[in-house]
Amino acid sequence: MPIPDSEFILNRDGSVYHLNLLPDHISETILTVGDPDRVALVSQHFDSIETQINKREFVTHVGYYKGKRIAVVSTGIGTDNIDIVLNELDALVNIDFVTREPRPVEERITLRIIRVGTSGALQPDIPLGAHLVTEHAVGLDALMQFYPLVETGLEVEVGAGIQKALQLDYRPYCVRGHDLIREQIGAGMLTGNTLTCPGFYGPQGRVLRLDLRQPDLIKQFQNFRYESAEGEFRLTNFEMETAGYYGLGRMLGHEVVSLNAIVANRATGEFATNAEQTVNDLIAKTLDRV
Ligand SMILES: O=P(O)(O)O[C@H]1O[C@H](CO)[C@@H](O)[C@H]1O
Ligand SMILES: O=c1cc[nH]c(=O)[nH]1
Repeated sequence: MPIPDSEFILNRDGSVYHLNLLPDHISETILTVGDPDRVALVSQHFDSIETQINKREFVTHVGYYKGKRIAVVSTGIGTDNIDIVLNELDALVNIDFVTREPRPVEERITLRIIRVGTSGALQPDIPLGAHLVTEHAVGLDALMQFYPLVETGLEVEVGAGIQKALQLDYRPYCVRGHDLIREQIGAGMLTGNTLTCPGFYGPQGRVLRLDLRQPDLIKQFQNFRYESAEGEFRLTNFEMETAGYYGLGRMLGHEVVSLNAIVANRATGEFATNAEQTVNDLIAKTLDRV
């Protein structure tokens, strides 16, 4: 059955609704960045750029790096945007744009999606300037309330533990990322567990003019521990997208990894003076590993 026009939405030129891309535009290896201006910081390393397309906050450059075809796409901020980007990237390879039907299982393509983003550290031993690869992501956002994500026993228990510690009305979701791509792209980086927050200020414990409902929120994040057969689980850093990536990546069957340039440390109260350098170094390191 074709997917109705109101659900799989194509623009007049046949491109997918928000990303504005046609299936030929995309490659199987995709770097994603939050900031639209960061796309050019990635594609400046390419030997050649074949496509540049943008709509809203979604900027895409596709080109060749050392002979390999790579796309870089900006997502904007938040897991609501990750819902758009991952569903549309998947549609570009796994839905037939003519028949509007999902491709049969044996024809499905697995994308390699690598987030290159900034992040704040929660623990004092994660220094500014570090590159951290996410093993587990914990989502404080509501995206997975709407999908049948299957979590392992450990993931459910971590989420329940965080719910109790933070006295939340709901259980956060927890998703371990894809081990192979994490080990390959993240080799030599710090490995951590990333908390994905539905906001930059209150949900990350920042106080400007508004007080927090829980004044000790940051302490609760920092002190959370879960003991399992695999060892001690702690939250190392936070940002605003990774749990959405890992949840959707697992359900859609793509290899997804989140790389974090640590630009703030909430235990020491510091913000990096050379955040751009940390991000640029992470971009260069990532391109050499794809
Ligand atoms: O640097 P990016 O990739 O945007 O990632 C982080 O920075 C933004 C907040 O400043 C959020 O998107 C957060 O996840
Ligand atoms: O503290 C930080 C830094 C970058 N991005 C975030 O979401 N939080």
